[in-house]
Amino acid sequence: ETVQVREALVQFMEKLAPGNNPGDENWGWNISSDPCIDAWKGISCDKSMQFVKKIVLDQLNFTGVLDAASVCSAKNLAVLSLSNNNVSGMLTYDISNCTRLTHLYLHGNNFSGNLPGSLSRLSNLKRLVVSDNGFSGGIPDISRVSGLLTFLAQNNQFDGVIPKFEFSNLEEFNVSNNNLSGSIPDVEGRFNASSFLGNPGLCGKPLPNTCPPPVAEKKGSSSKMYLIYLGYVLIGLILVSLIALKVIRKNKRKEKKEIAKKGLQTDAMKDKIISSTSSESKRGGNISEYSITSVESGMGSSSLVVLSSPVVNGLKFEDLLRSPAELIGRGRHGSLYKVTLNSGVTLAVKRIRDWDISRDDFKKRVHIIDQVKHPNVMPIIAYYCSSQEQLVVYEFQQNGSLFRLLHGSENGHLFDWGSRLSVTARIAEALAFMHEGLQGDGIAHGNLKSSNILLNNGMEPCISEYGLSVVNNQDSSFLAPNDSFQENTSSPVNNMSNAFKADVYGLGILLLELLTGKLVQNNGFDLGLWVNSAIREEWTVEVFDKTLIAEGASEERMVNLLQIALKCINSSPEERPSMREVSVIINSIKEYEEKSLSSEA
Ligand SMILES: Nc1ncnc2c1ncn2[C@@H]1O[C@H](COP(=O)(O)OP(=O)(O)OP(=O)(O)O)[C@@H](O)[C@H]1O
Repeated sequence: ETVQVREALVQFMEKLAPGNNPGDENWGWNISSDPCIDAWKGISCDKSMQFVKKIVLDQLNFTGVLDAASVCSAKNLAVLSLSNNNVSGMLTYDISNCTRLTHLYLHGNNFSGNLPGSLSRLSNLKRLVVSDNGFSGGIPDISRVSGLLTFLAQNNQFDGVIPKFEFSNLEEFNVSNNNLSGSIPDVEGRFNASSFLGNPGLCGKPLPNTCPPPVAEKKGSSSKMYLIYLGYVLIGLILVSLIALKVIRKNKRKEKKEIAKKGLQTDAMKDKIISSTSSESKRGGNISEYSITSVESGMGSSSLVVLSSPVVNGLKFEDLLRSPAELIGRGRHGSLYKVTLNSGVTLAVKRIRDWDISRDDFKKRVHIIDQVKHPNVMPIIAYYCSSQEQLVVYEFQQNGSLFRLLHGSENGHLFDWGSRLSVTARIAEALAFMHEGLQGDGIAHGNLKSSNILLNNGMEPCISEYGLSVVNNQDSSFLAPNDSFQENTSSPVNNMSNAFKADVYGLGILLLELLTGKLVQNNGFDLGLWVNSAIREEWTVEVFDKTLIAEGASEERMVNLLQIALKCINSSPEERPSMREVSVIINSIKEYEEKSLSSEA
């Protein structure tokens, strides 16, 4: 194996067995020897003794974490087995870099967090065993892995429904003793109850408890009964709406009085929600508005759905309303509030504006997005939706956004060329990953820009608000001046792929922003148009940010990045590269940069 692979494997071992000395004679894991020729413990190689094929380290009392990114540097790895140790932490998305993996055995450890959706990219996987751990969240949909023979996930804390599996191909399947719910899919007679027991919310064959009939079937059998019930429901709704309207008016009057008395002390968040509730009521009133109102009057509500997040376990809508909230900004698609909970946890609550999406579609969309996780994409930790109001909750990121880093008081001075390049490489990779995972559902980011790229505690870029807006024809920020979106919207397929190509356009503009240090739009100035015209006039070097020139950034690499940016903002969406293509090119520019730095050194 190459030096890089040896180094990565040693790092993997150091993280797996902190405090041990894996380089000692018995183990042999050190970079001055070869894992195949010098037979590192637990490693088996191919016949030519060139590539690591198996790593089997069972029952060795390891107490560290699994560094998937490092171990997957061994590109030919087919078997990874760490069963019956004390390994903790998460199985990260990088596991999908082990593209040749056929067997992954992680049972009998202390793993926690979600199983990454990226497992669905391991197309060669045959046996996946994650039983007897502390995994939680939904089981990802890995039905794309058509050759899967074993899926054992018993004795964890998985919740949600059982996703699609190709049961006809599976030899072993067990999800017993979790918190799964809903009806069991058709297992085609291949598995018995023992594969599903110990999930109080599961029902249907092969378990003995049948599932309750769907709500629709419960309604009266005769159409007459149905009409009578409908009448009652309508009267009930009208009454509820009238009461809600009265309560809201009263509250508003009281509130106005208080504001007049004390000045504007109420926090922005409550203010917003109260006013939205009353404006919604004016538009017609419905049950969910009533649920907001009932929160206001302290009756409680369960409308906030918390997805997987240890930070805000059990968070309620009331908690959000009661906590101090600060309006951070008002964008085109809504407002953002910083909410500080009693526990000290700070959240970013996005209140989406004017999105014509039904409740069911919104919920479905959020849950689909939640299935595809990437460390550089901010996970939605909770959401709330009524028919006209959508709130989405993220962790608040204290380090601000890429926009602030570039255009804030330091004016990009703290953001050197190397960091800009690696940030773009990460963003492009993350977007390519999301596009691949969500292609089938047609969910692109929809609003890619530097204020939606936040910096986490480790100053890693995190893409926020993925999938929270749908590109429309009027959305000029995503369309080049002569863009052909308008013509293409007649075809839904085109529309979908255009949404992904609109993200590519957004990334192109982001690259230009990083290269030039200029604002995208400013008093009639348009960055894309300006760069294009500067290049036509052959002023290429003049477009680059002066701070990059001053630090001596490689002109060649800046031009390479500029070229890919221009491809991304091609006025015709079909001519733009795919996000994966962009990611590959940026990565190669980055590698080139790193090589040239090390050779200079
Ligand atoms: N999770 C977060 N943590 C910290 N700051 C955030 C977070 N999410 C967004 N912000 C910042 O809050 C501000 C307002 O965000 P918001 O999303 O409302 O506006 P926007 O991105 O400018 O517009 P748009 O509505 O088009 O997305 C921006 O400066 C953004 O960088």
